[in-house]
Amino acid sequence: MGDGSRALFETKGGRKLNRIWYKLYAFSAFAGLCLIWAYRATHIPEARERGRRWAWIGIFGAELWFGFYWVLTQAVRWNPTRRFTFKERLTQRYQDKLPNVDIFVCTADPTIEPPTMVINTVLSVMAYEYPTEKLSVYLSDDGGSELTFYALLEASRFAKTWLPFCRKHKVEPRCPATFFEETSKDGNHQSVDWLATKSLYKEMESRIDAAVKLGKVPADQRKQHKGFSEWSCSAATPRDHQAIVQILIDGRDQEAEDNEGFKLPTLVYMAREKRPTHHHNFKAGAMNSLLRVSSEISNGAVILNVDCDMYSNNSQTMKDALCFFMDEEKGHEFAYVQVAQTFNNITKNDIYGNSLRLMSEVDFYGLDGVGGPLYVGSGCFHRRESLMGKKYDANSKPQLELRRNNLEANTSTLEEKAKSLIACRYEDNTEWGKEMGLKYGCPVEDVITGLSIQCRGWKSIYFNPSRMGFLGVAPITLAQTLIQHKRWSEGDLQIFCSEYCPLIFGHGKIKLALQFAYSMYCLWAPCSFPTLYYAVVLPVTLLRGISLYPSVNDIWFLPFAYVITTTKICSLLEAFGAGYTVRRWWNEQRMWLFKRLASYPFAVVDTFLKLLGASNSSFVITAKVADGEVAKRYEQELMEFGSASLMFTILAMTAMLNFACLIRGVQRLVWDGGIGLLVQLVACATVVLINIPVYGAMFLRKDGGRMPSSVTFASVGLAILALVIPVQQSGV
Ligand SMILES: O=c1ccn([C@@H]2O[C@H](COP(=O)(O)OP(=O)(O)O[C@H]3O[C@H](CO)[C@@H](O)[C@H](O)[C@H]3O)[C@@H](O)[C@H]2O)c(=O)[nH]1
Ligand SMILES: [Mn+2]
Repeated sequence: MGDGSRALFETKGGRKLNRIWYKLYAFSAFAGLCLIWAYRATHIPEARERGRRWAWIGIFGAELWFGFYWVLTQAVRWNPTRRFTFKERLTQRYQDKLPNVDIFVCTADPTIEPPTMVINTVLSVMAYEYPTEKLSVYLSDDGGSELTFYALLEASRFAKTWLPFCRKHKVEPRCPATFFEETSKDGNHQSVDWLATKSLYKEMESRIDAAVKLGKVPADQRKQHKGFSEWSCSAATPRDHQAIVQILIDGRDQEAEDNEGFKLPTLVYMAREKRPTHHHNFKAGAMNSLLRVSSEISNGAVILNVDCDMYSNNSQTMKDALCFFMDEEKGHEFAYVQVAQTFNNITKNDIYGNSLRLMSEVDFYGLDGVGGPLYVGSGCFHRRESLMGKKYDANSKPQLELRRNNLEANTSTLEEKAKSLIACRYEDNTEWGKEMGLKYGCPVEDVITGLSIQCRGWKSIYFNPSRMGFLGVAPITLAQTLIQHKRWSEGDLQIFCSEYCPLIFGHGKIKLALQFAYSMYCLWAPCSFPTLYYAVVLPVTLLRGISLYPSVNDIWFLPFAYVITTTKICSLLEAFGAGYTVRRWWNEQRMWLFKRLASYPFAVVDTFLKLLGASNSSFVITAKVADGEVAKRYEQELMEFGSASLMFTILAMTAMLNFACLIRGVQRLVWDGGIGLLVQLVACATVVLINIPVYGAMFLRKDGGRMPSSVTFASVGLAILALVIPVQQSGV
């Protein structure tokens, strides 16, 4: 790290002892894996045992796959790397030389992303502890909604009180809704100032909510800003309207001051032109429009991008991120700093596994050790030039650009110029979406963009501060979770099948371990098939008495037992290290099973359809609100089924099938002493235990979240069918 006292950040590896233990496990488990494969290859049943032979080959395939996949997962476990910043050094050295930072917030739908939530995020990032004249906040509204515009206008007024309040009282978090909710519980904060600011906030909130309820902005409000004229054309819809750019606060303006006379950050509303004839490329399209509009107005050298539901929870994060970019020795190597993503609506045992905590507490540290984390869409600071397609140049160590352009043009000229940059046709025959900006055509625009940046030679940084940098909203129903994971796993698989396949495209450009790590995510979806095999074929073999594993007293039993137990113990220890309870770990295991059974198969199918040109990938936006009953059940950690869907049918069917086969398996054990089937019996019993909430939803629950009866009937039918099919005694 060079001269330790000058560096703006430091890097630490994992604990030595832990790493030795880990390597011991990894080597021995790998040896075990090889033995398992050897056993499978040398014990293939003869051709006359036809059924068993095929079942054997299938399970061999599944074990080959998971063995290979396990090897990939090692890439993020060998070299965990943590980063720590020295913010005082940054402020001492660069006080006046800090760069402009542009902050992009994306929203797309005022009904599932309520305007009050959106402006809370906006206010939280306006209030960063950073020279406000250097901050510009841009809101992209793909919903093209005047309600969102109105909310932003209200926020621009409230900011005049909120920013000084935050400064004076060192408020954390600077998201007003959360701050007032948290501080209302304890009496300490409730000063006169607090009460006044809170009531100002509450009044604003109720005005916005009332407008949302009404579905339109009241006439008296509309009169107060010229921007509303953009919505005077009644034919406009979210999918069909002209470009809108409204600079609500122009930082160059002398009067852009808060109540205490300090400068306010620039604040811009943007809705790119939308026409039904033009594909808008979802969030990637919005981000690229933001890149152009902001380059015209403030042209910050660093860009922070957040989803509209992910507020800043730590007013220092901006400075943390700059410690990496501004470090004299290493700073020029980094394209982006991905801050850990965390969520503020996770329940105690995280029933849907949506905290992704193991990713942020294990995987991403490991990624940082092998070249840098993925870009995961929100809470990420980018160097503008690398996002614009620049290649890394080891020989130049440019200072981050400090200047803001466009000091001359007046506000309305700027707005008109900016509008021309977000017309539908603007990107035709350009490199936008290809070599410039975020990439198009992939449901995980973030991951593929990050990968291509890393392949241009840049490194990235993972930063996980003890006070979380950002807090977002995680899906709160099973269906939403499965759909979100379908989008992610489909996008990742598309990357793997595209010219950007990390194993091929990344070759020679990024480290082998990083290629493996990317592949680990890209291959989430294909894991569904071997899992389906375990969950469907294995119980059927149990039912039919077809033995597929060595018996307990066979020496070959040992590698199976060793690999399975040590791997599960390791996973438990990892989870404990990340602060999990056993129950939470168990819930996460369940969600892995559910995702692999009911979400990833659809991702695989859609990827193939897309490869064949038969379908276009879509972007199903996750709802950030839920009706009262659903929210209540989420709080109680009751799994939400509720509506009939193919996804739930698959889950119910595997649950019932395993249940039926387990009964037969136990019968067999008791009556025939079929010890040769013990491993299958244990596997089947585990699946049944994991599925307890599914049985509950089918047979016990009465609330609105129970399994629809059509799904229950279908799955019970299947189970009965499985039980009455004549049992063929073979190969025990
Ligand atoms: O046409 C669209 C669709 C979405 N969005 C915005 O994209 C963000 C993410 O959408 P969300 O439905 O919340 O998806 P998540 O699965 O929570 O998002 C994760 O995964 C996405 C890729 O699949 C990334 O784009 C996100 O940044 C990342 O947080 C939200 O702010 C949306 O408003 C748009 O701006 N335009
Ligand atoms: Mn989201």
